[in-house]
Amino acid sequence: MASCTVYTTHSLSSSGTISKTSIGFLHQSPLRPENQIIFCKRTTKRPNSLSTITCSVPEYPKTVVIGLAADSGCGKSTFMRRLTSVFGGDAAPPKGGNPDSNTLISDTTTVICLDDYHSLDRNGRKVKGVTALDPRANDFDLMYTQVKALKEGKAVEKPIYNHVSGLLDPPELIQPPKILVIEGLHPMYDERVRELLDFSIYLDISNEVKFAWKIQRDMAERGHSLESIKASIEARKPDFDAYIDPQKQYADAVIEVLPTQLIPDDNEGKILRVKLVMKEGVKYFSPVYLFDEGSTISWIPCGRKLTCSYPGIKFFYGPDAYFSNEVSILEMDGQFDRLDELIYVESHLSNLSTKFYGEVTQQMLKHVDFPGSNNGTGLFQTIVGLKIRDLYEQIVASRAGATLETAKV
Ligand SMILES: Nc1ncnc2c1ncn2[C@@H]1O[C@H](COP(=O)(O)OP(=O)(O)OP(=O)(O)O)[C@@H](O)[C@H]1O
Ligand SMILES: O=C(CO)[C@H](O)[C@H](O)COP(=O)(O)O
Repeated sequence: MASCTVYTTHSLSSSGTISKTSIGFLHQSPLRPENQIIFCKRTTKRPNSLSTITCSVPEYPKTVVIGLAADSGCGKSTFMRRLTSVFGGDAAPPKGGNPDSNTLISDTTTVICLDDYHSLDRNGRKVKGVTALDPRANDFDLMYTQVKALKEGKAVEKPIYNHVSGLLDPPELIQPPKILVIEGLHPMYDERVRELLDFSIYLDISNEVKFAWKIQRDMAERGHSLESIKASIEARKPDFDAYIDPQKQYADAVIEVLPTQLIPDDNEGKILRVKLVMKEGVKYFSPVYLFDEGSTISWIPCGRKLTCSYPGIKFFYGPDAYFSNEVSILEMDGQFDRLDELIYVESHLSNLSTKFYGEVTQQMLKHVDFPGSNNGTGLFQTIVGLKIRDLYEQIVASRAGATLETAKV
């Protein structure tokens, strides 16, 4: 237990216990604010007076853990950039560390890439004839031990899988953050790791769209041939179907990206239909809704307040079942012509967990250059980012509240 001094103008109950609102006035201690859990001995009984209280603070750091699953090249990094931006501040690799580190650290979040738990390096996989998606190429015992340790507030020496050399590099030190995001191929594969997640997301990119994105990136940016991209997707498909795709059944939110239905037989793959599947009954998470919660709505917002060129924009909202779970679906087909007009759509969405009117639009405008900024991928990634912030804040508040209760007892 550490000690801290509390300076507070507060109201007191008749029994002299400190009220929940007083937490906001806690003096900074070496611990993070949410861990300033107080056991106060005595205090003044005069309301709204300045008082000094000496309290003991149990050292109870706890990290909120988020899992993000998707195949390679399906937008995990883009999503992470949107999420980090919601919390403010930029994410960067550990300072002075391995330049090929896959880790991204910001003030609030640390994102670790689960590729770092490959137990077989590139050559090892080749020799054994397994892909990186195969559980035999990954060390789930170590993944579990280290994510658990971080969740409990302990630093770990995490291995690094070097995507440049294809080798396993010496480990890097990871300190427990406020929010740990584990992103990669298998965050929900191992039951023990899954149990550690406070919230989980699956990016479900349909084959057609995945192919279009891969071509765009791997041909344009990495100089791969069309044939080699096709071959690599085909080679991964059986393991993807066996080990990666089934994880979506466990996800609290799924962002599904499909070809548009607004253009009959579209084969260009530029216009997307994006579905946000939100599980009902998840602690600290309540789904976003359009117009009226629980109803079924089809909405074309194009007109005086939203400029749309061909083929327009269509929204859908309604209840559904997903792997026998009750879910709410929010769907957007089409793309925005003018992102500043997104405010019109935002004003018809409820339960967004924004901190001010127009925050979704502001976030989207901040990152116009990110892929998917003019369609449902960017919109729903931003919404899920805001939901994660809200979930984190609720967990922190509930911990503080629970400890206050303990203090009263
Ligand atoms: N919403 C989107 N709309 C259009 N293209 C996208 C979108 N998201 C991602 N892409 C394309 O896919 C590529 C990969 O995106 P990103 O780097 O975010 O994925 P990733 O899952 O982190 O990939 P990897 O695991 O291979 O590093 C981008 O360069 C871009 O070409
Ligand atoms: O599916 C992947 C996740 O990003 C990679 O293909 C896997 O990590 C192997 O990496 P590399 O191809 O660099 O050896």
